[in-house]
Amino acid sequence: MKVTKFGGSSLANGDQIRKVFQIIKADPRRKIVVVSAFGKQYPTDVKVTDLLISYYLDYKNKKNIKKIQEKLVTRFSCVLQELDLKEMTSVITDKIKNLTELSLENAYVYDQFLSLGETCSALILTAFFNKNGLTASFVSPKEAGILVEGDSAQATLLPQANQKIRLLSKRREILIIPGFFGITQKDEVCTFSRGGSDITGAIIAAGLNAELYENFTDVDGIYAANPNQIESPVIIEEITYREMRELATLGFNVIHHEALIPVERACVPMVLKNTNHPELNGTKIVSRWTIDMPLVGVSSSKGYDLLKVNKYMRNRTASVIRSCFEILEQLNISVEAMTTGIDDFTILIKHNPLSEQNEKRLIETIQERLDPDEVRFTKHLAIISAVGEEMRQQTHITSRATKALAQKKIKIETLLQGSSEVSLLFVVAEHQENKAVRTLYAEFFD
Ligand SMILES: Nc1ncnc2c1ncn2[C@@H]1O[C@H](COP(=O)(O)OP(=O)(O)O)[C@@H](O)[C@H]1O
Ligand SMILES: N[C@@H](CC(=O)OP(=O)(O)O)C(=O)O
Repeated sequence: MKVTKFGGSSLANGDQIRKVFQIIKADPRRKIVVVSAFGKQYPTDVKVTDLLISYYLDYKNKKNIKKIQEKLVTRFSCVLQELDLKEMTSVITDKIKNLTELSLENAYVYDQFLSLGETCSALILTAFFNKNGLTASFVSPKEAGILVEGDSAQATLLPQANQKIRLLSKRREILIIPGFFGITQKDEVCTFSRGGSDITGAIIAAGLNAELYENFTDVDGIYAANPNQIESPVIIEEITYREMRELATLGFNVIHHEALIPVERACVPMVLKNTNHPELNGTKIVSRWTIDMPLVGVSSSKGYDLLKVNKYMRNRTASVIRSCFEILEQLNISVEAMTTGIDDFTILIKHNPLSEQNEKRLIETIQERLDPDEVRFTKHLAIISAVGEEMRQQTHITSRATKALAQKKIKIETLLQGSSEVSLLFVVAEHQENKAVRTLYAEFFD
């Protein structure tokens, strides 16, 4: 049995939903369908999830909600008309309007607003399938057993969820499940982080030990670089879960990085395919690949700061690094990566625009408690990540990459190797991010 997830781009309008129907109809092993909220129909369009966020904010701030309600109702009515399902308009309209009956005191009210996008997609798809001859049932995340914990919009799966998820295999008809959220033990709707329908698909595929987790989107596969940075990059035929996790964490937002963990643990192979060209192979995500390539992809992410602390004979004073971590913890700053030298250490931090105040306190406290020779804080940095399992064997990759960057006059602030040994991270100035990606792509793929 296959678990098949469709992203918002595959559900943006009636035509796209018809393609989804054909894809499911074409393969009887596609028994479980996980859906996102309707996505963008054209680049300047607004995703349903983003409309729901605006709706929540207007409701919370006691603004006039009529306009945003109208936008949402129109968005759904148009699709329902295209699909010849006008009889569902009142059901969906009521669901949209009833959101304003929720108490703002509830810690998960934001999640209730957001989750409606996925719930409506699944209800509409179920009605469309049944009307067109494919027997399907709507299965809510509660009924499916997606039991989660966590604060609002930060759901994580509880291990006991798998017992109930497994029972879904007994059902004979096609099951259509809204992605992006689960249910807490206190029966509250709690969403995953943005893009989290990928996580739902992975959880269900792993829980059912599916033969394949298919993730349908709007590109022919995973490219070796973000297509928004490189024009027509090559498509990766096969990639390991570990490589994909490294790339997804830093810039390849085509798959949510948290979606890779459940399928990797359960050894469920995954494939990313295009809803608009389902006949193409797409990209397979597997435990081991068979194709020899020095690198599989180059990704990047901006918005990092680097803290450099220099203290003579640091390596003889065990407490220096510990004290620095304590200060970071007190200021609620989490560490992305670090390097150490005899007299110094460097810590990479995700920049938080809301805590500029913390930066000042961080430097002052380090000066007070660590008595360093020098403390430097460099802002506006980007991480460029070059990823490939072959990196473990091929030492020349580092020298090729640094040489290529130097030739283009790109200054490497710091160079880190992920402890997974499948990634090399180059920290560069933010304004050199795209140039650095283009340079490494040209070196290894052109
Ligand atoms: N390396 C990559 N390969 C393919 N697509 C990528 C990559 N990096 C970023 N993307 C972007 O991811 C998009 C698909 O993800 P997303 O918009 O979340 O789709 P969906 O709505 O189907 O979930 C692509 O249209 C592309 O712009
Ligand atoms: N609709 C949610 C969840 C999701 O996964 O969407 P998509 O599959 O379109 O990235 C979001 O926009 O975050």
